[in-house]
Amino acid sequence: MEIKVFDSKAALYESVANYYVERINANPNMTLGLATGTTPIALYQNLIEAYKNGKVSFKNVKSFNLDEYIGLPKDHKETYFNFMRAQLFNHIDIDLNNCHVPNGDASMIEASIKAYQDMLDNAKIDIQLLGIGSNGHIGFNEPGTLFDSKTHKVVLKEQTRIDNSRLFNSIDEVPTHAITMGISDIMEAKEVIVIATGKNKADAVFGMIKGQINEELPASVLQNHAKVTVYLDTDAASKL
Ligand SMILES: N[C@@H]1[C@@H](O)[C@H](O)[C@@H](COP(=O)(O)O)O[C@@H]1O
Repeated sequence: MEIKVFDSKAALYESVANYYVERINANPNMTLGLATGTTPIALYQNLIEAYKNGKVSFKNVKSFNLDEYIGLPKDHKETYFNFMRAQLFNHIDIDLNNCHVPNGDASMIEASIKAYQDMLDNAKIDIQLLGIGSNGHIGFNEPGTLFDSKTHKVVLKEQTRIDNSRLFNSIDEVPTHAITMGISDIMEAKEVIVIATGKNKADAVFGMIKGQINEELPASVLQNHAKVTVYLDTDAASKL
């Protein structure tokens, strides 16, 4: 794992965005694994800016998102489908037909899981972006998820629902279930980029980098991946 610690979030996001621009320019047909949550928003803003300034095009880029809530109304702003459009896809020249987010329609979860896994099995993710949950989850792979897991349905941990409730009107509105790429799907990406900022991520970051590799801290599996770069601010790095 390569660890990069930044004094300011601005410097962190500029560095990671520059890296994406460089890599996409070198391989304009690349497949990105994308993430949601608050953490990637500033990266997406930097990428939109780079696109607007003519520094990068996403015309031939394909993308796969990690996960989706189950059962939110289709027009809810917190579905990851809508989040990705609002935060990135609507502002760049990516072809929406090439942008994949798992379908969280509660009436057809088994079919969605199979459809998503089939697509992943036929793709090769060049760079997988990850945030990290305060309990060490990646995607929605909560503590206890098997390292050999594929796309599956999960019951969200109470801590995850509490963490994510800030984006909803109340915790009751936060879905109890989600669909997520599995840990083995994430590990199949050629390269992984993790971003973590803030003190509330410091324990999870420590476990990911220095803890025992253990299914109780899903992100620790990344120690087994050949190419991982972790971008941290000083708060997230404070326990290392
Ligand atoms: N499913 C997402 C994860 O992919 C994300 O990494 C995590 C952290 O979110 P945030 O970046 O808002 O702290 O939240 C959610 O649970």
